[in-house]
Amino acid sequence: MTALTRRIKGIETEYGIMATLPGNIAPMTPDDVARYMFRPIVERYSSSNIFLPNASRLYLDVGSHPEFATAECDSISQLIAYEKAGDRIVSDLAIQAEEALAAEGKPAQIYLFKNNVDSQGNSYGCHENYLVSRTAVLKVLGRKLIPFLVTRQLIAGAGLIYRPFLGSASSHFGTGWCVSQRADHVWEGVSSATTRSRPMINTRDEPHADSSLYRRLHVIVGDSNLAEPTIALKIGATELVLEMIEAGVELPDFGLADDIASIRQIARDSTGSTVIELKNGGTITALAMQRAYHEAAAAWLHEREPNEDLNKVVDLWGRMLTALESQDFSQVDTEIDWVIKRKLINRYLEKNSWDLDHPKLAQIDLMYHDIKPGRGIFPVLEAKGLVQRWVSDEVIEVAKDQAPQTTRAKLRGDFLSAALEREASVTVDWMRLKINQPEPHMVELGDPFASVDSRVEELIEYL
Ligand SMILES: Nc1ncnc2c1ncn2[C@@H]1O[C@H](COP(=O)(O)OP(=O)(O)OP(=O)(O)O)[C@@H](O)[C@H]1O
Ligand SMILES: [Mg+2]
Repeated sequence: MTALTRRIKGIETEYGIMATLPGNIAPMTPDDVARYMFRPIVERYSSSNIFLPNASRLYLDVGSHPEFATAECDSISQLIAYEKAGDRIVSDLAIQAEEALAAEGKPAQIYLFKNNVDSQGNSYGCHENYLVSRTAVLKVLGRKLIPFLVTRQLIAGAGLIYRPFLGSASSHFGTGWCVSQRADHVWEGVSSATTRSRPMINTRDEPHADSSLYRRLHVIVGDSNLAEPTIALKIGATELVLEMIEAGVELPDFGLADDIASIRQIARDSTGSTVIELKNGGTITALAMQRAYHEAAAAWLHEREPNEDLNKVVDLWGRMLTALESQDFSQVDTEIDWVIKRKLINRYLEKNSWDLDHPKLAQIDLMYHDIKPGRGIFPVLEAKGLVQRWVSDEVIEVAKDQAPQTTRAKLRGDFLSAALEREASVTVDWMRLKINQPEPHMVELGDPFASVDSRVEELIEYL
């Protein structure tokens, strides 16, 4: 198999939602709040499951977690811009809903949390999608990727103060710092299930592309990230490992004896020194495993075509591993989510001599993920320049309205913008663009790499 060095990818983010109201006003359930948020969408599109002119999908799934799925991107910087545009789009909806509620005499504060667990221990996801060749067998590819994903939390986790809760399978660990939010919420390595027994990689065969050529690798074990460099590292390191697997680069046999036991233990050890038992009888520490992947990726970088994003990814990856080894995080404490958050929490711990299970710390942990500008801790840190950026505000603002120009998303964006302008009745999904009236016309886009298609031009003319 040849390595795909230009790869279609997308990120889906589910947000936690909550509203607070003055004591004399009846509280609102997350369901109520979500419906309020989506009112302008439903008014405009007659649906709460839509594609925006920037070619991304915005919808309200069961369980009242608003979700934004980025349009198809083909570079890391571009993908970050669309993920961040999604944060701003849903945040704008929440602010609009606050205004509408205030006008009705309900001065609510609406919170959108870009995290992966609520206070009851329910988990919602951040899914990564990577295009792979049809010749790849998802189960085989997945199994090769699992050891990397189990240890990836060390470099890309969002961090969490874990507290035992009723029914948690991890209660025996007790209260403690975790590098990842999602590690406790996966139950197997590779399978086609999504909720009942949530895997790290979902193998449901839904390529959203010509199924004779492509598959879509659906990674659902990752944390939602806030810091742009952490998103870059999560996606970039994964792509490099994928490329090496595709290219047949010789990687050590890291098949784990117990994926799930390992992912839970590694989450609780921010030194990376957790010893992992391998299927072949050997052992290795989580950090040593990441080092092996990083070294291989650094070498692979010289063989594949040059890529500025990936150069920066490999540099950050190396610095993060050195930080884990030395336990001096000063070289990465403005770039890696869990490090940024733990530094903040440690400052409170020291100042107030609290224990880790102090309720105020739980609140700080949560408020870190509040995405509202000027209120959420992360947005405030970022606005103060205390967190590094990967893309500019200008690029993110453009991404709110305009589709990625280098992939199939451009065709969808052009079509949807034209339809909105002409108030035409259309239906789209990842693969299809359809005019409903007067006569139905449909174009199927099997090639997610193609940003030019004369059939779409004709379809737009017909509008
Ligand atoms: N061919 C492709 N290869 C890789 N990623 C793709 C491809 N086509 C679309 N994507 C990306 O996959 C994601 C699909 O998001 P969506 O929320 O619709 O996921 P789903 O898994 O199809 O459905 P659901 O979340 O409803 O279960 C988007 O981010 C999109 O950009
Ligand atoms: Mg989705």
